[in-house]
Amino acid sequence: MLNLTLILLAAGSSTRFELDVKKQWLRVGQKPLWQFVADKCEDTKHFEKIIVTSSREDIEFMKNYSDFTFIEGGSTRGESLQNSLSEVTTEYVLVSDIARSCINKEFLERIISHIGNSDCIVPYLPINDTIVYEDNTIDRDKVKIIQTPQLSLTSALKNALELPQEFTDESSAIVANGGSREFILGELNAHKITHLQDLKKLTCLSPPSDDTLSGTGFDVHAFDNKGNMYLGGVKIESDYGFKAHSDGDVAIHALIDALLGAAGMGDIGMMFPDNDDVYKGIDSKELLKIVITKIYNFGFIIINVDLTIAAEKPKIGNYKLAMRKTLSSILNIEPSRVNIKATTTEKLGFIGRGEGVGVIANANLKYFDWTKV
Ligand SMILES: Nc1ccn([C@@H]2O[C@H](COP(=O)(O)OP(=O)(O)OP(=O)(O)O)[C@@H](O)[C@H]2O)c(=O)n1
Ligand SMILES: C[C@](O)(CO)[C@H](O)COP(=O)(O)O
Repeated sequence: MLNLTLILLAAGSSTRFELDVKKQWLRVGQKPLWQFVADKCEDTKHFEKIIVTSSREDIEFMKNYSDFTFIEGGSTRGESLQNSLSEVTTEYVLVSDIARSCINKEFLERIISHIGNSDCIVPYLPINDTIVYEDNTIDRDKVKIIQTPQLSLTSALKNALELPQEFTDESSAIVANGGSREFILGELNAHKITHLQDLKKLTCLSPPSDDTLSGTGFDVHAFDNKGNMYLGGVKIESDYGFKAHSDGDVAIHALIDALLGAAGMGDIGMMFPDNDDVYKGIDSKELLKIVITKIYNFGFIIINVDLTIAAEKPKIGNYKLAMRKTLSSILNIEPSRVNIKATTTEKLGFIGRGEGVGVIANANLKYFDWTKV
């Protein structure tokens, strides 16, 4: 093992990718893209430590997948790098964009073989097309396309990042700070996924697994003798509501747990703690919207959901269609894929005594199939 740390930058927001899914969460087989890259790098056994830089929204979910060191990124690539560098104690550091997803062992080893030659080892591709800069054709032999991974002397990179400017790669910062850089030939494999079409240029990525992921959710709320009643996102005609920290929409709460269960994302209490004042009296549809954004961002699609509302009262029949429509528009699926069932408990138990309502929900998800876009 070398005196070397790997930083994989994965805290970006994928704005230019223009899909609901963030590119780092596309699945390669079962694995999210970021884990696919990190595992490949770990297999080389060259790194004392592997740091994955992730955004505040993603970091807890990433920790469910593996025990790499996860560091919260910042609002720019440079800030994300700086946050991670503070955890680096090795003499050298290799930094790569997670979006350069097809880097392989041979490429890493070729870069590493130059260790110590310069403050920064930088892969590049030459340009084979005519280059025009503001109406002037310029000498393309003087232009380079810069790639990652870049191998830096840690102290040189840390010092360079103290400069007040923002740099788009490590080598530019080091050179601006008076350091040295060695260019080595890059690889087409190291092409960066920026736009959707970039996926077509990469041949190392196998399609996502076709598995269906299923989750269940269960919730109960007791009646309150005051307040409004909401169920399945719909206001129910009633002169009482539910006891709850939020608006008490027990059907949405069960649905959220089913969705989080299918996605492997924990449960509603972890995401929206019931001692947090932010969620006091909140419309549960707003909580569902937050969950749905995460579900799509993290690379899932929703196949269908099915809810069973166990209630002696109120009677649900007249509200089923409105619930289907309301929930399907938040879930962004067809109303036919949102099923609402109601049952009594034959006067048995707390539901039968009319003390409250219980809901069981089921949700089925699949991975977003990026090969079909
Ligand atoms: N605040 C940021 C911004 C970017 N990156 C990472 O830097 C790499 C290069 O960035 P880019 O390809 O631009 O990714 P995004 O920032 O996600 O894309 P976009 O600019 O389209 O939003 C990516 O691996 C990205 O995850 C990061 O760690 N922290
Ligand atoms: C670091 C980099 O990949 C080198 O080409 C590039 O500068 C990243 O730019 P982005 O705009 O953050 O994708």
